[in-house]
Amino acid sequence: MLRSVLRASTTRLGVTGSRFCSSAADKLVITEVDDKTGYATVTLNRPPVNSLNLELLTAISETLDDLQNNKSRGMILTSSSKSVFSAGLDIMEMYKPKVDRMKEFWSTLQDVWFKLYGSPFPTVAAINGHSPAGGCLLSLCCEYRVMCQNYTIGLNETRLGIVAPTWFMASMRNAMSRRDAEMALTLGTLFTTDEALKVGLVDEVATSKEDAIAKATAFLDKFKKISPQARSMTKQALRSKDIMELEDNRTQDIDLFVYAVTQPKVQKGLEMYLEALKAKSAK
Ligand SMILES: CC/C=C\C/C=C\C/C=C\C=C\CC(=O)SCCNC(=O)CCNC(=O)[C@H](O)C(C)(C)COP(=O)(O)OP(=O)(O)OC[C@H]1O[C@@H](n2cnc3c(N)ncnc32)[C@H](O)[C@@H]1OP(=O)(O)O
Repeated sequence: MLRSVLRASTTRLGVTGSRFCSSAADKLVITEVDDKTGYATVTLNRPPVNSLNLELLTAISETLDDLQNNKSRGMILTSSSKSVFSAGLDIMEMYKPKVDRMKEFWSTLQDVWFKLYGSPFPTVAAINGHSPAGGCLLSLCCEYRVMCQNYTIGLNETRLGIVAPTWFMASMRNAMSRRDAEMALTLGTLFTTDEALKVGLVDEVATSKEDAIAKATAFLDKFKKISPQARSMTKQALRSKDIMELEDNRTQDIDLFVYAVTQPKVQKGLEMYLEALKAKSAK
C-alpha cells in the first residue's frame, strides 16, 4: 500500500512546502513510500512535459537528499504525464538567459547528477513516456530502466546543434557499448522503445505504467538478500571515475555551458527549435 507523502518538495511556485500541507497535485515532485517494501516512487510532476527548469531540478535534488537521509531502500523514478517522462532541460532556461540563474541552473543539474548517479540506494527509471536529452540523462543515472512501448529516448543534443557534456556521455557509456554510445551521441539518435532495448539503453519493455512499476519493483527486490553496504560501495566504486571527473571540473563545466549557450549561433538555433515546437503543439 502506498502512503503519501514522504516529503512535500518544492511547489510549482518554487516555494518549499511542508510535510502534508498541500495536495500532491501542487508538487513538482511527488514522493510516495511503500510501507511494506520501503521503496520510494518519485513522480516528476511539472505539466505538460516535465521540462527540467531550476525549480524542478531543485525539487529533485531535495528529494534525493531526503531519500538518502532516510536511508531509502530503493527508488523508482517516473512521471505523472500520460505520454512524457521528461522533455529534458527546459529550453527557456537557455534561451535569452540571465547568466546568474543559468549558472545556478547548471550547478543544480550537476547536483542532481551527482546525487542520482552516485546514490547509495538502488534506483530504477519507469519510463512511461518520451524521454529525450535531459530526460534520458535522468533515466541513465538510474541503475535500471523499464520503458513503456511506443515512445522515444536518447541524447539528441547534436540534433539541436549542441554538444552533450562529457558526464552526459559517460552516463550513456555506462549503460551501453562504447560503439553504440558513440553512434547514438554523434547522430543524436532518438530510439524507439524496441530499438532502445536492442542497444541496451533500456533493460526491459513494459505494457503500461503499472507494468513498468511492477517490473521496477521486481528489480529492486533482487537486492533483498544483498548487503546494502556492499551493494552501494560496489556501485559507487564502478561510477567513481565519472563522478570524480566532474567534481574536479565543476566550475569549468559551468563556464563552458554559459559560454556555449550564449553563443549567437546557439541562441538562434534554440529560437528556431522553440518556434518549431510551438508550431507543432499549435496544430
Ligand atoms: C559543459 C557543457 C558544455 C557545453 C554544453 C553546451 C550545451 C549543452 C546544453 C544543453 C544540453 C541540453 C540537453 C537538453 O535536455 S535540451 C532539451 C531537449 N529536449 C527536446 O529536444 C525535446 C523537445 N520536446 C519534444 O520533443 C516534445 O515536446 C515531446 C516529445 C517531449 C512531447 O511531445 P508532445 O506532443 O506531448 O508535447 P508538445 O506539444 O511538443 O509540447 C508541449 C509544450 O511543451 C513545450 N516544450 C516541449 N519540450 C520543451 C522543452 N524541452 N523545454 C521547454 N518547453 C518545452 C512545447 O513547446 C509546448 O509548449 P506550448 O504548449 O506550445 O507553449
